[in-house]
Amino acid sequence: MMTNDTQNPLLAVRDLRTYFHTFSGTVKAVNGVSFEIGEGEVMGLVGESGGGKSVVGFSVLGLIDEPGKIEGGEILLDGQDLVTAGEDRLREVRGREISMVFQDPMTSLNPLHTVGRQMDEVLRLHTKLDADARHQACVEMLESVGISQAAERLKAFPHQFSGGMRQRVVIAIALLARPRLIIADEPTTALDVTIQSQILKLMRQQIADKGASMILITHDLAVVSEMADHITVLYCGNVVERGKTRDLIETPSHPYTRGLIDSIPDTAHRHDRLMQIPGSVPDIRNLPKGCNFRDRCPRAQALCAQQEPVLTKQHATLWAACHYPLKPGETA
Ligand SMILES: Nc1ncnc2c1ncn2[C@@H]1O[C@H](COP(=O)(O)OP(=O)(O)OP(=O)(O)O)[C@@H](O)[C@H]1O
Repeated sequence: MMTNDTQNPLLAVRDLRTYFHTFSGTVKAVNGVSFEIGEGEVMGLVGESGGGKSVVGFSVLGLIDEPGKIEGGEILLDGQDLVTAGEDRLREVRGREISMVFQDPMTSLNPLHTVGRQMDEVLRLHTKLDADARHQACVEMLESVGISQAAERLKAFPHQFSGGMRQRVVIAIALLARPRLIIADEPTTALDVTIQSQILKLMRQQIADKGASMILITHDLAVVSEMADHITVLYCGNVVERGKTRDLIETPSHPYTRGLIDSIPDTAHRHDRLMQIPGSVPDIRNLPKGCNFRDRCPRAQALCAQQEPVLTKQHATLWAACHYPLKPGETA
């Protein structure tokens, strides 16, 4: 189902289903997820732990391993399906067209090699630049992510950088091959608050400068509300709401989105209460019939236990899967 306004999106994910076949049952981690991202857009993928955010990211990167499998759907990059692409094509896509930034910078960095060597490697693989030009490009990239004395720092090993500086290095590496899409999975969660906002600003600015798009995966709605053009909210492997950031934050239509917003400290202050969504995420191996959120939902009625809601157009740019969505002005 096409539910965004984007014409010729850079990435279109359609009805993606990624399951893990475990001894204790099939985990339908992603179960019919669709979204689109246009050139230069930032899309926030949010929701509580276990919603399927990371599995969406890994699916797009072609990095789902046993016992996981993409069971259905399409991941179209410029119209070309990555689900059916071979490993060679996927390897080419990773690094050149899509790069990734993870929560722990050491996941992406090799502790045994200097930062310069790791940056040079990317350019050797993906460009035809000679050694001098590659060195120059590495210095410039490191400077552009706010690391001074870049030529010197290229000779240092990852452990010689602080956590925040290491994440800057990872961002520099992610940008080097001039990817069209960056998938950032909780990129600042491990960093302290001041550094978090510096890194987020840096990512936003770098993405704008280089004309790249980004999927920003986070449980933190406050972070995406500052960074993203669009937001997609996942719950139990399904999209429960999506739309433009401003519409979704100011007048959400799904009670789950409302709950997430009320859990942001600042917003809660405005509402004069700090609400946590009651209850916990159900076991996705054993989901109840009907709406997955109904046991935690203040608006649930009999229908919610009988029939699964489907994504439907709501007010403004919002689409939500809810039988009793909030209208603008309603707060609970
Ligand atoms: N290798 C695996 N084997 C079995 N189940 C898995 C595997 N990887 C992920 N899952 C399951 O898939 C579901 C979605 O996980 P995912 O990590 O995508 O959630 P998330 O929204 O990113 O949460 P978090 O913020 O905790 O990372 C979870 O129930 C998780 O247990």
